Amino acid sequence: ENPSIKPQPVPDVDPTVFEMRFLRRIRDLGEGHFGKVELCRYDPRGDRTGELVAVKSLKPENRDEQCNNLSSEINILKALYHENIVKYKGICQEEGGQAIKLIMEYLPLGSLKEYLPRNKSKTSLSTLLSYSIQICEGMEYLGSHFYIHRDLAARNVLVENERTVKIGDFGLTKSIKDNEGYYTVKDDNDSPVFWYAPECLTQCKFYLASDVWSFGVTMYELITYCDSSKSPMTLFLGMIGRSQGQMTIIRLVKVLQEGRRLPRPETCPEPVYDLMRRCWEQSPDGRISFKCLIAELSTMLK
Ligand SMILES: C=Cc1cc(F)c(CN2CC[C@](CC#N)(n3cc(C(N)=O)c(NC(=O)OC)n3)[C@H](F)C2)cc1O
Repeated sequence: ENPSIKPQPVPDVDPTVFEMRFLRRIRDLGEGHFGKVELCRYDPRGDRTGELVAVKSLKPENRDEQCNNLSSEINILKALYHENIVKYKGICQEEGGQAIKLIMEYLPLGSLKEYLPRNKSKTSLSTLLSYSIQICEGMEYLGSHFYIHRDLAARNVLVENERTVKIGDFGLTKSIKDNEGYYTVKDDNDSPVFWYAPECLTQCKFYLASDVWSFGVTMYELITYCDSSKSPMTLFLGMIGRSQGQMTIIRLVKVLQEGRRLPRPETCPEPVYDLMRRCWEQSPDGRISFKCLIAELSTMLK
């Protein structure tokens, strides 16, 4: 062939490395205790043809104490490949490697908390059961890699399209590979206590079965279309009285120990509520597994 046209070696650019100078912030998607998630456009050509991404970063004041947590979250998400888990896209090092950002795929329909109230009329019970199965599939995959999520709730489940949901945030996820099957909960500030199992509240121990409890509460949210007037927090505060601070946890532990649970939503069929109750057994050993939940929910869907 023509010797003058030599194939130029293409510099092998690592697609998981995002340059700060091309990352354009559009708006906030969410706020956490130690950081935020922003909608950004990665636009190297500078002509707004770049792709939209979701970017998690730490607040400057929390960087030192929290950077290990964000690095750990990055390493966990990077290694997860499942259709019901949000896709890792890469990282962005800012200010010469001092701070790091996690780049994920952007799902514009947002979380179930935003989506369900707005799409109640077109979301049937069987669709809700399908979402429940998908969350369990993602959670079973996570557990098979010895990770506990510790923050499973409707606000952390994203809608890809009206048929598909994904677990979207892993900010509290921890490995239980080395421990004896549980993680000792340390940071109890703004913990989602109304999604927490009794052992998390009383012994600060978080098991895989503790995620099953949180799934039950998440399923309760789904069946009520995330109606805030019936949210787990509203109903539990109704049970324990609007106490404050540490009294809240003590009173919550008491009503749970008495066997009280979130009530059956009126639109919820008995068999579905029975499944939720099996996620809320007092002892972690007594709870149903994600594997069994998938089987039982799939049977209901037929
Ligand atoms: C630093 C810690 C930290 C900071 C935070 F802001 C949050 C809370 N945040 C979690 C990510 C979030 C909900 C989920 N899942 N989300 C992701 C997407 C996406 N990938 O597209 C998206 N999309 C969307 O809203 O489209 C309209 N929302 C939403 F940002 C809340 C948790 C944290 O641990």
